[in-house]
Formats: sequence, structure tokens, C-alpha cells
Amino acid sequence: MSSPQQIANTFQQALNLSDSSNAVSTSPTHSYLSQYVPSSQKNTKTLKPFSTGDIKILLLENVNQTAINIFHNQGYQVEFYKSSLPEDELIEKIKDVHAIGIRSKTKLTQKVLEHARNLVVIGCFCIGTNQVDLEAAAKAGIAVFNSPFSNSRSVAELVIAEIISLARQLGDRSLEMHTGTWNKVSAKCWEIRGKTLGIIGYGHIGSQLSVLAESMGMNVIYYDVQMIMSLGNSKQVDTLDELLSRADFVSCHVPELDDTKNLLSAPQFAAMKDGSFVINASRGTVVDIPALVQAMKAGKIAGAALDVYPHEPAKNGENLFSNELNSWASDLCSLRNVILTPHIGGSTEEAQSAIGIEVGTALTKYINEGSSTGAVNFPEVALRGLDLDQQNVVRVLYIHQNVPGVLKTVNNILSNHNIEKQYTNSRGDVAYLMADISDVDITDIKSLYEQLEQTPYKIATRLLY
Ligand SMILES: NC(=O)C1=CN([C@@H]2O[C@H](COP(=O)(O)OP(=O)(O)OC[C@H]3O[C@@H](n4cnc5c(N)ncnc54)[C@H](O)[C@@H]3O)[C@@H](O)[C@H]2O)C=CC1
Ligand SMILES: O=C(O)CCC(=O)C(=O)O
Repeated sequence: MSSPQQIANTFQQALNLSDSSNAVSTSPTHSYLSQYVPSSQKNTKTLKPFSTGDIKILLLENVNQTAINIFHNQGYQVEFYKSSLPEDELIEKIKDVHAIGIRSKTKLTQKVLEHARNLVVIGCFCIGTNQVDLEAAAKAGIAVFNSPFSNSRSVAELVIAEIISLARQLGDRSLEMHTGTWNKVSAKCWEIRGKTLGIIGYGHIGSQLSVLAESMGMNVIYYDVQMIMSLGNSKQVDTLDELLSRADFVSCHVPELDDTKNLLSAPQFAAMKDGSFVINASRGTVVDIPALVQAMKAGKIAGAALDVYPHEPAKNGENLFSNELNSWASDLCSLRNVILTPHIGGSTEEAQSAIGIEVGTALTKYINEGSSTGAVNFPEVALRGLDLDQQNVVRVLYIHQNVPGVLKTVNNILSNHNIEKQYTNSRGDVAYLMADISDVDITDIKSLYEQLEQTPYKIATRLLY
């Protein structure tokens, strides 16, 4: 049996995981030998790419330390940036890495992904995945993971704060005090008890918000394109118009889709109650902001809280939220009772730490074990771990176009070995096969890899040992 060092040296090239000249380590790290054991598989053999020290991960947008710790424990190389990168720099950086971690600002377009020659996985350290061309990624054999609900509570709590702040004009009173103005008023300031909250999109965030709002005495109605079970005393309404005509506060919690672009625009504001309030902590394209400005100037809408914008700055800094970025910015800023926040709905210590662990673990499991459970763009496949005493077993990960005849070809290549287990799944045009094959001599691996790479409908091949 060869040593791990020999394995690393022989097969790095074949595995396409180590063509970088500045890898910090070319040998299996300490973690390769001992550390990464998923909790569900404590008695199973640890599978790894041959040399975890060669795995390069690019983390943008201040991804949480919990994720960095997970990657460091694996021995991966981590390059970390607090902000997102301009497209040209992103294209340069992505050429070399096996995994990238982003939040909501980095746009991974088809153009950017075309340069990602080594990329196997993308981690969105957030809920939304609209910033990634999911189809282009899948077609290139790149799995995308997100964190579906780790920041939902944080967003819901922010919205609760905004409902009360808008009802009491807290933003304006606070700004006035900061400039020395004492303005003790009660006109058009309201309790929220007994008022109606209309939630558009009753998913993870909308439903969480519903529970919190009811606990403060609000009536909750919601509109969703799907029939969803009501929590508490909330009620689903049949149409958006019905929601708009009944709600005192309207809060948007839908994903960015073609269907949700300008979901609230001039006709919808006109359909709302006089003096009602608008909240958007979903995506910047969901509310037509120039139309909102007009509705507020006309006195139809009494206040608004916005956390998201069609164009958002790539980094923190002064004078970035300007007309250069969004042509209506100064108009919006000049209005009273408008609360503007810099996309911080999910920005709490609790949420970021949980997201770091969740997405960091998903990426590690995909890199080290091939498990795509939870991927948002990709066939979900997982195999149970290998027994600790299983030697000479190789895990084949084979991503291919979803066309007839591929399995026959692949199994023919694997046929000299015992297929211990095999699982394949497809999603749209892409299929993913995982197989554990035994009786593999170390000298066979390169040839197996090359044969699989030469198959006609292959998208990507990886072998884990
Ligand atoms: N401001 C922030 O920091 C954050 C913003 N978000 C945004 O919030 C969005 C919602 O998040 P979740 O509740 O976790 O998503 P979710 O997927 O759990 O729920 C979305 C709901 O919207 C519904 N929906 C889709 N299209 C609709 C339409 N045209 N009209 C009415 N309902 C529609 C869906 O059926 C679903 O029930 C995310 O997609 C993300 O863009 C998420 C987290 C943090
Ligand atoms: O925290 C972030 O950067 C993005 C939050 C968000 O919008 C999301 O989770 O979809």
C-alpha cells in the first residue's frame, strides 16, 4: 500500500485539484489523516481529495470566521476579502480556485464562470442565490449551496423594528434630535396593536414575521403564489390586490424572479390604503422605488423602510449611496419617514456565525465526500461513508449531461472493480453519479480517471480515496 504522500504526488494532476504553483502544501495535511469526520458518520473512513492542502478557497464579502475555521481545519488554502471584487479582478481570482464563498453582492455570471476552470463548488453564505447564474454553474458541473434559513429570524426581527419605527416616525425624531430639534408630536403616530400587516411571500421569513407580529397584537394576512399553511391566526388571501386594499403595513419577502420585478409599482401603491406603509427587505428589484417616491410625495404612502436596492455598493464607505449608483437616491433620501438600511437584514452575529458553519460544512462535505445534499442547482446525491477498514476503495464522482447511455459507458469503465454502491440522480440537463468501487490498485486510478474524462457526455470527474 502506498503512503499518503505517494498518493498525493502521483494523482494530484489527474484529480485536477492542484495545478497552482503557490500551493502551501502538496502533501496530505494532518486533517487529511484525522480530523474531518462528519458527525453522522463517526465510524466511517474519512474520504478526501488527495491533498487538501492544494484546495484553494476564495472568500469574499466578509464571510464569517466560523467558515474560515472549518476550511483551515481541513488544511485548505483560504484567501479572504472583506468586500466583493470588481468583475475583472474576480475573473482573475476565480481562474485558480476550487471553491468560492460569496454573499449577496458578488455576481457570478456565465461570463465570470467561464473563467473558473478549477471551480467545483460555490457557497452562497446567505439565503438568496439570484446573484449566481445557477444554470450556467450546473452545466459547468459546479454545485451551488446556500443557507436556506439561518438568517430568517434576523430579517423578521429587523422588520418588526421597522414597523414600530415607521408607525412612530422614530427615524425622523431621532434625526431631528441629532440636529438639536425638539419636536414632540403625536399626529399620525400610531400603535401597531390591532393594525393589519400584509406579508407578500409567506416562506421562511414571511411566516416567522407573521408569528412575531401577531404576538404584538397585529392582524396578519398574507399573499403567496403557493397555498401555504397559516401560522397562528394569520390568513392567506387570494390576490395581491386584496392584501394591498386591507393592509396598514405591506412587507415583501419574495425571491428575485422575473415575476417579482416591480411587484409593487404605481398601480399597487394606488391600490393601497391611504397612509399605509411599505417595507422591503427582500431584493431591490421587487419595489419600483421611483414609483414609491411619487406615492410618498402624493401623501398616499406614509412611510417606507428599505434594506435592499437595485444597485448596491460593493464595499462599505462614505458617499457610496448616491445618484451615480441609483439615479433616484437623493430624491428618496429627501423624503420624511423613510428608513434606509444597507442590506443588513441578515447581518447579526447569530445569523452570520450559523451561516458560516452551515455553508462551510456543506462545501467541505462536497469537496471531501462528494455529497451534494442541499445543493440548489444540482442533482442531490449522497452515499453513506466507507467502513474504516475498507482499503483500496475509490469514490467516483462523475457529472455528466443527462442523456441516455451514459451509465452503460461508465459502468463498463468501472467493470473491472466491484461496485460497492452507486447512486445517480439528475436535474434538468445535468446528472450526477457517485459510486464506491473496491479492489482498486493504486496504479489503476490514473487510468480510471482518464477513461472517465474521455467519455462523450462528461462534464467533470473527481476521484476521492
Ligand atoms: N435583506 C436581507 O438581508 C435578506 C433578504 N433575503 C431575501 O428574502 C427573500 C425571501 O426569503 P425566504 O423567506 O427565506 O424565502 P422562501 O423561499 O422561504 O420564501 C419565499 C416565498 O415567496 C413566495 N413567492 C414567490 N414568488 C412570489 C410572488 N410572485 N408573489 C407572492 N409570493 C411569491 C414563494 O412561494 C415562497 O413561499 C430571499 O429570496 C432573499 O432574496 C433573505 C435573507 C436576508
Ligand atoms: O448577508 C448578506 O450579505 C445577504 C443577505 C441576503 O440578502 C440573503 O441571505 O439573501
